[in-house]
Amino acid sequence: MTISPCRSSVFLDYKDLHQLLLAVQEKCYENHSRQMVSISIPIDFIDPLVVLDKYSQTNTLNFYFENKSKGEAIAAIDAVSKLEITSKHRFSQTEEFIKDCLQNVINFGNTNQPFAGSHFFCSFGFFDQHYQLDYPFPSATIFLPKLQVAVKNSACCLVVNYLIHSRVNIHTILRELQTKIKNLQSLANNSPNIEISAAKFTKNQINNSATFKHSVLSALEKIESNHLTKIVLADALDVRSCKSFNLFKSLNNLRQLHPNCYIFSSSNGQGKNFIGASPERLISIQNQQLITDALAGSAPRGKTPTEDATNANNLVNSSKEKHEHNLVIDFITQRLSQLGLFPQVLAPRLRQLSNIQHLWTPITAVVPPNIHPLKIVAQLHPTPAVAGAARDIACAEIRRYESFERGLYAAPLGWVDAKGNCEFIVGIRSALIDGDRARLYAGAGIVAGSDPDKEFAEVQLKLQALLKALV
Ligand SMILES: C=C(O[C@H]1C=CC=C(C(=O)O)[C@@H]1O)C(=O)O
Repeated sequence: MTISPCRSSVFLDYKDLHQLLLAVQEKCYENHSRQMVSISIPIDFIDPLVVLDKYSQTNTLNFYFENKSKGEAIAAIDAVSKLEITSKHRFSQTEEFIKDCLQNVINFGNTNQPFAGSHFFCSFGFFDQHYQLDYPFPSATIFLPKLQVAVKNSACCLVVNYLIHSRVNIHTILRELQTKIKNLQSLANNSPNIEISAAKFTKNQINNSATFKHSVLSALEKIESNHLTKIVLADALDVRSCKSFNLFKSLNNLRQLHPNCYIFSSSNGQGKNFIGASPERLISIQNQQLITDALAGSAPRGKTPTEDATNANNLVNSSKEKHEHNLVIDFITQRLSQLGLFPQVLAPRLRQLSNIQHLWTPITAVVPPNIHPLKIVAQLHPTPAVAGAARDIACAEIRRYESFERGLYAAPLGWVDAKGNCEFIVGIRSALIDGDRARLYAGAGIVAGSDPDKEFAEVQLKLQALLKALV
C-alpha cells in the first residue's frame, strides 16, 4: 500500500503503525478477541471548537471543554466505546468501566505530549436518578471518543481510537486516518461557522419571582429551626427562539463573554446538548496534584471601578457570605480527609467574572495512585456550593422546592485519562438546548441572613449572562 505524505506525516510513522495494527489483528484472530488501539499524533494548531462544529453529528456523542486560563480546549467526537447509566452507583460503575477499557488499550505515538492517550469523557446527573422520566440524558454518560482534538497553549494533539478485531481492514483504517489528518489540517485557519444575526425569542421563567422568594423564606424558616444550615435553590428559564439555537455560536459567545469560566458542551447523541460557562472546578488532577475550589458567596460586579471595589469589599467582609463560603471549605476538607488525603487550604481570594464575583478558596492535596479520580468525584459531589448542609437534608428539600428536574445542572462534567489526570467542573450556569428551545439554570445559596430579593436578583443576574450568550 502506498501512502502519500501529508503535512503531518513527519509526526506519524505509518510503517510502524501498519505493523503494529497487523500484529494486533493477528492476536485478535488467535484469541478471538478485540483490542483498542489509541493513536496520538501531534498536529498543527486547530481550534477544537471548529472540530466540534465540523465533525459533530446529532446522532453521536460529542463533548467540548475549554479552560482558557490554562490555554486548554478539547473536542471529543463520537464514541468507540460508551456506557450510559441510569441507576445508582454511577460513579463506581464509571470507574469500573474506565478501568476495564484501559486494560484493553494499546497506545501508539508519544503519550507524553499533553492530552495524548485515551481520555474518557463523562457527564453526570445531579441526583443519581432523575425524577423526570423523559429527561433526555441518563444519570451518567461515559465514552471513549473515536476522535479527539485537544490544544494546550499552541500545541495540538490528535487522538484516534480504533477497535481492532479480525474483521476490520487495516489498510482501510490507515487510509481513513490519513484522510482524517489531511481534512483536519485543512481546518487550521478556520473559525466556527457563526451567523451574526440575532434571533427573536420568548422567555418563560419556571417560577415567578414570588414563588422563588417564597421558597427562600420557607428555607430560611427551616434554617432558623436548625433543620439545615444551607440550601442552594435554583431556578430555570425557558427560552424559545424563532430558529434553532446554533451550538457553536453559543459556545463561541460563552468563551468570549466568560473568559474566566470553563466552557462546556455535552451531547446525548439524540440532538440535545447541555452547555454552559461555569466558574467552579470540582477537581483537577495533574501528576497526582489535586486542586479543588470552594466557591460560594457572591456579589455583582460594579459598573465603575469604585462600585466594583465596594462590592468586593462588602463581599469579603460579610459574615453571612463568609459563613456560606466556609461551609463549603469545611465540607471539602472533611470529605478529602475521609479518603485519607491531606487537604491544604490555600489563602482565600476573589473570583471575578464578567458579571459577578465570588469568594474563592482553592484547596490542594496529593492523590496516591490507588485513589481513582472518580472516587474523589463521588466523595465530593454535591458540595454545599450546589446542594447545602447537611447534604442529604438539603438534597431532599431541593427536590421539594424545585419544580423542575435538575438533570445535569450543578453536576460533575469532565474527563479522565489513563494516568489518573482529570478535570471535572460543576455544571452550573448551564442550559439544555433542544432545537429552538433552551432551558437555562442557575441557583443561589441560602443561609441565615439571606435576603429573598437579593437571592432572586443573583439568580437573574446569572441567567441573563447565560441568555446573552445563547441568543
Ligand atoms: C449554584 C450556583 O452557584 C454557586 C456557586 C458559586 C456561588 C454561589 C452563591 O453565592 O450562591 C453558589 O453557591 C449557580 O450559579 O447556579
